[in-house]
Amino acid sequence: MATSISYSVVGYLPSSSPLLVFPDLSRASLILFIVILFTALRHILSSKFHPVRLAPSEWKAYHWPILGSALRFYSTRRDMIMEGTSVSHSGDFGFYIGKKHVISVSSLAGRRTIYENRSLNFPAGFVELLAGIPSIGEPAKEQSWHRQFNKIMCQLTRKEVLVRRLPVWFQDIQASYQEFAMQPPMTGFKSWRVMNPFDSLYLLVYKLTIRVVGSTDIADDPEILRRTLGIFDTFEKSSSVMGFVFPWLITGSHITRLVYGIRLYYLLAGNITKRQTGQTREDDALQYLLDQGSPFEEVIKFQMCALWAGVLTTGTVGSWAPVFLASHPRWLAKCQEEIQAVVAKHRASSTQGINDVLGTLQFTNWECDFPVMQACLQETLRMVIPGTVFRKNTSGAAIPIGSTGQVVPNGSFLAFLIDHVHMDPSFYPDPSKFDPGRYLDDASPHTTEPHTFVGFGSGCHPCTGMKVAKLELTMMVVLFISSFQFELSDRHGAPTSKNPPLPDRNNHKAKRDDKPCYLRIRLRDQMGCM
Ligand code: HEM
Repeated sequence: MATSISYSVVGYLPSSSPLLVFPDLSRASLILFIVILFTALRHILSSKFHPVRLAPSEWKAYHWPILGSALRFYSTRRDMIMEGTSVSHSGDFGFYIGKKHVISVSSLAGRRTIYENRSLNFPAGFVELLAGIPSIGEPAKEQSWHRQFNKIMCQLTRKEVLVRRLPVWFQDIQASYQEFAMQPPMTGFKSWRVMNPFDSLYLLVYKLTIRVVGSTDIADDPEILRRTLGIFDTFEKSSSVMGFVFPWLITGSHITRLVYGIRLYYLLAGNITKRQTGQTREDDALQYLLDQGSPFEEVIKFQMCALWAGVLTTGTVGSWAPVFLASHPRWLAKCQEEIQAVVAKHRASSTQGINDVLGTLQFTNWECDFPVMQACLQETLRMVIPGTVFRKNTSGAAIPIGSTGQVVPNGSFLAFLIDHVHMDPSFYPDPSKFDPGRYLDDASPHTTEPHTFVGFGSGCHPCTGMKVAKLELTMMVVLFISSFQFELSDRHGAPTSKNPPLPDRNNHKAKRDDKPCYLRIRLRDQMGCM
């Protein structure tokens, strides 16, 4: 029976068919031959036109079995990307992190794709490659939470809400500065006090941010404020390469993250329950979420995400800005001139001190009247925030990288190192120099191409906390200058001209500096000139 069927198949073949040379071929071997032929053809065709083949070519210099390039990617990421970029002919190249296929882009087409293509998934890229925590669910679920999160952020950062926050921020800043001024004087430098901006100013920025996205109870309680910030710090510092590559692997840092994540969860949860069961109402983000009827889990998730998004970056810029100004007297003098001009314009009576006048400024004054200060903050940001932007293609189809003929295959990640623009001398001549003048000149080279300043994101994912960050930083640094004379010093108050080392550009994101850095400060005469 088997033989008759096999001969009936052979009967359909042309007489020149090679199969006829072997008339004793069984049905099984004939089928096997056809299957092999079909598979080989399919393989040749599919690999030739497979999206991975159309992706930028793979760079394997640091590739290890199973790990891919993870070791280098999570240790000296900037150096690795710069090296890969320099050897790739288009500036774009692919590599693997474990099983994840990543494409690093540096070309203008790549930059436009990562910042402008709405089909790329923002949260998936961030969660799987930057945060190193397992994805919370399917891409659609993640994206829907992301949309919801940004909707709440937009409500909380509306102009009329921020107008209500201004006086409270002003009081917070003044109270902190009074505390700085009350530190014991330094032996040998009796008129000076010493402070570490990476500690004191960082904590202040955290408090101001909590006022916008968290709860008044935490902002008003110095003990909980410090505790929650400490938990963030520990959480941030406990990530490991293995945790990124094998999210399911239980490592020591995983456990630390888990423990600290749980501690933060319970602290926030306790705070929410207190508000829900108590009689008090506050004008804050927590009250807004509860009044909206947001479920308990969503309130916690929002607060944790918002703090993560905002605290590290704003704290880092806020701590570094006075340090840069202390070591760049020309720019400090320009900021002082600007403040004096604003104060002169708004002074209602000769008995008003500088800070009294600043206390009367409106939202738009803080937003628009300090361009020099904002240029200094923008330059600080460019110089102290390193990192890489990620997106994942979860669209179900390959996404073209402009008109290069290359694509981001479905399931692959796109990575953009911000140093490709922020440290590129053709956009920022002498990029290691602190030069806020770049932003005050309309013809500056970085204005010639899109997405060359990406410090607050760009294109379809701008930072939703940008308005908050700019406002709180402007207010904080303006008041620092108007309240104190300040200089770089050692911890005993002796002046120094030694600048603290800049953050390592291989860092994955903003990082609170552990290295001590000191400023000596002295209260200014509020009625005199700065
Ligand atoms: C100096 C301070 C800040 C800097 C430098 C900064 C920087 C950035 C950058 C670069 C992005 C885009 C990331 C990307 O393209 O992958 C971003 C997004 C975001 N930032 Fe900020 N940020 C700051 C402050 C804040 C604050 C204070 C908040 C909240 C209170 C915040 C909330 C967010 C959120 C929610 C997103 C996501 C936007 C989206 O989903 O499209 N940021 N930020």
